[in-house]
Amino acid sequence: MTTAVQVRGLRKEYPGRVAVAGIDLDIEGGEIFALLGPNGAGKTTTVEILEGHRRRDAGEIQVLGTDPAHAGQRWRARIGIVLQTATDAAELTVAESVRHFAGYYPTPRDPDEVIDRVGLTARAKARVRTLSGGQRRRLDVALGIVGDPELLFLDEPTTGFDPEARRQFWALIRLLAADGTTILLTTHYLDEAEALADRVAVIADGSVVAQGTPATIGGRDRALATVRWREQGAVLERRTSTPTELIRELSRTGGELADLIVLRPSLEDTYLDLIGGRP
Ligand SMILES: Nc1ncnc2c1ncn2[C@@H]1O[C@H](COP(=O)(O)OP(=O)(O)OP(=O)(O)O)[C@@H](O)[C@H]1O
Repeated sequence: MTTAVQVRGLRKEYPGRVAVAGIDLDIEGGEIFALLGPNGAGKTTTVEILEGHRRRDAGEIQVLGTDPAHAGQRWRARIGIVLQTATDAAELTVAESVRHFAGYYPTPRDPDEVIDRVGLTARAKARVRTLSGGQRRRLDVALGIVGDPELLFLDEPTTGFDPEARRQFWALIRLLAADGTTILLTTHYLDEAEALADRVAVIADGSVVAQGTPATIGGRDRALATVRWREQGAVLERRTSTPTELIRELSRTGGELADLIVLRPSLEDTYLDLIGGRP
């Protein structure tokens, strides 16, 4: 497998503020990688540097084998960017916008197929200004993928989506990844990171505080489980590393345990622990 993104010792300072304080990252080709972290952690700065839109102060970076600070048009055509800001060609129709963007790339995808993939076929002839917020985000995604990018940057892609649209969007991202597109996702939705990402990195105060799969990051897989049940009207709970053993023990003494559940820390619990105490 090839490395799509390699970052070593990345630093970026704004006047009076270190935004990125020495970050290392490796993103493999075909992987969905999520960058998590609180507001102001340095995610956008990092991503903008990787996109070639911002200068760094120090560090080594390779994105698709090229340093973004010295990359040209040909490299740019190999990446796709879906920004937080909505598209602003409000008087064009959806189909016109996507076709127009396709014209910027040497080997674009078929615009109609892209519109279909993002679920906008029924609105293809609608003017952009008449789209709902969620539909506009889908158009943003269409514009990000019409160039058939090898690497796609997605910044908060599902903000404003209804639950059904989110699920459809996740299915689209999985399809893109299955086609071999590498995806760098920035999100504040931990369930989204859990549903989509092969690996996640948590950034706080400009540094990576943990990196791993959603299931194992921060020792999540080794964390104690909570066994909770009801006895004579009272809710009882115990934290244990061996929940099966505990349940076996409990069930020996009587019949069915009422309202029995085994809880493990969610990705959100682990994330909050990892960034705990930070602003
Ligand atoms: N152009 C800029 N000039 C000065 N300071 C900046 C600039 N851009 C960002 N910062 C500061 O750098 C820090 C990191 O910001 P950044 O936007 O990278 O964080 P983020 O993790 O993307 O946050 P969010 O989740 O809110 O988007 C913040 O303290 C921010 O105020």
